[in-house]
Amino acid sequence: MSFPIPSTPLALALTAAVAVTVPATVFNMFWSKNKMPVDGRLVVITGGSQGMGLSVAKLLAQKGANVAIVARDRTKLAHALTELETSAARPGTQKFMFASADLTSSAECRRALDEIKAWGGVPDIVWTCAGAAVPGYFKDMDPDVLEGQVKTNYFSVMHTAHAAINLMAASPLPEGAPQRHLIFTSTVMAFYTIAGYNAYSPAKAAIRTLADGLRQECLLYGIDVHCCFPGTIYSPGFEVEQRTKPELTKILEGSDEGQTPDVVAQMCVARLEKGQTLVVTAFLGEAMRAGNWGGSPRGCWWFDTIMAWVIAVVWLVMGPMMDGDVTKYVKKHGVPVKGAKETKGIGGPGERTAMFL
Ligand SMILES: NC(=O)C1=CN([C@@H]2O[C@H](COP(=O)(O)OP(=O)(O)OC[C@H]3O[C@@H](n4cnc5c(N)ncnc54)[C@H](OP(=O)(O)O)[C@@H]3O)[C@@H](O)[C@H]2O)C=CC1
Ligand SMILES: CCCCCCCCCCCCCCCC(=O)[C@@H](N)CO
Repeated sequence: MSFPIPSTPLALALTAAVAVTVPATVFNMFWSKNKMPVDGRLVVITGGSQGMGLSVAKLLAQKGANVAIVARDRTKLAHALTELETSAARPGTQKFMFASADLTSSAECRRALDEIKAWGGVPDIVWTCAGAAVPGYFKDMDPDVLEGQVKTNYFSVMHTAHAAINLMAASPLPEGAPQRHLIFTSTVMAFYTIAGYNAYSPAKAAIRTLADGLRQECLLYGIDVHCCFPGTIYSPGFEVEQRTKPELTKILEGSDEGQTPDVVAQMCVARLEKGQTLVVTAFLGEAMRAGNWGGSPRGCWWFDTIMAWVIAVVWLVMGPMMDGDVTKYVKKHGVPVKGAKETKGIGGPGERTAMFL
């Protein structure tokens, strides 16, 4: 039996590249070190009283973390706390608390984090999940709602990050201690957004830019910065947004299958443990991220690069198709009128998945 021996410089270079990257990728898939251990560490989760935030809090409690959750409504927080206690890996030895605060205010953010510090010390991980979408046509939205969306979705993250970084940087970890982490939650619509989310998506896209910039600055303070990009999450917040969501928006998001809060939490945590920076939770997110890498750190560089090339071509078809949905809608139903009742039941997440796959 004889093996073909590569003889030209290009064939040699390609063979060497494959010989190095394939085993490295396989090794990284199965045996890489956990880059975000949480056992015995203090984790703060904003928006931890329900939906994705609560699922993340429960999952990290199962992995041995001490967890503090922050949101406004004390009744929901108190209920969530009992769920955390029953999720603990070692009940009785892990600590859980909640702080009630409106995180759109910088003073409230600082107060909540100071309360947490007094209770359990400087947090090792701060993960922002607080946020909410008010869908609707931009043209018809009240300017107060437009501003409110920026406050809820961007200011809350900006102020939490500012307070958290100041706490962490003021008490550096000893040499060799596991890294600290700052984790934001954006949405796939930071990569490509659709009609009906124009009050929400720009604020969520700003979070991605904040994560990119802070990732670099936080190299100074020993904090790893990450940003998660879930698609539709079947959460209590999603049920609320469905009530006012334009039917056109439901059609446009029909390619998204959606995930439960628990699945979103599992996907994010698994990928954060691998050390990923821009974290997606499903294939749709993978595809949408591929068109938007810019200068952000890649996960698997060769896969992400090939995906970026493929998706650049896919968009040539997909972009006009999405716009075509809008023109088809207006031909059939006319321009949506503010306050008028729309035709129901013609779209929604998952509706178009069969075609998309
Ligand atoms: N649901 C979806 O389809 C998607 C959601 N996302 C994002 O993921 C994250 C989680 O979403 P989801 O699971 O739907 O969450 P929910 O809407 O179900 O819950 C939101 C949480 O944030 C808290 N919160 C909201 N506003 C504030 C505030 N001003 N100060 C403090 N806490 C606040 C809420 O508590 P309280 O009201 O008591 O303050 C609650 O705990 C959000 O950032 C969301 O934008 C991303 C992609 C898709
Ligand atoms: C090359 C790839 C083609 C992709 C086609 C594009 C399809 C657009 C899907 C948009 C999905 C929106 C989910 C947003 C969830 C969210 O953030 C809100 N529910 C807020 O709570």
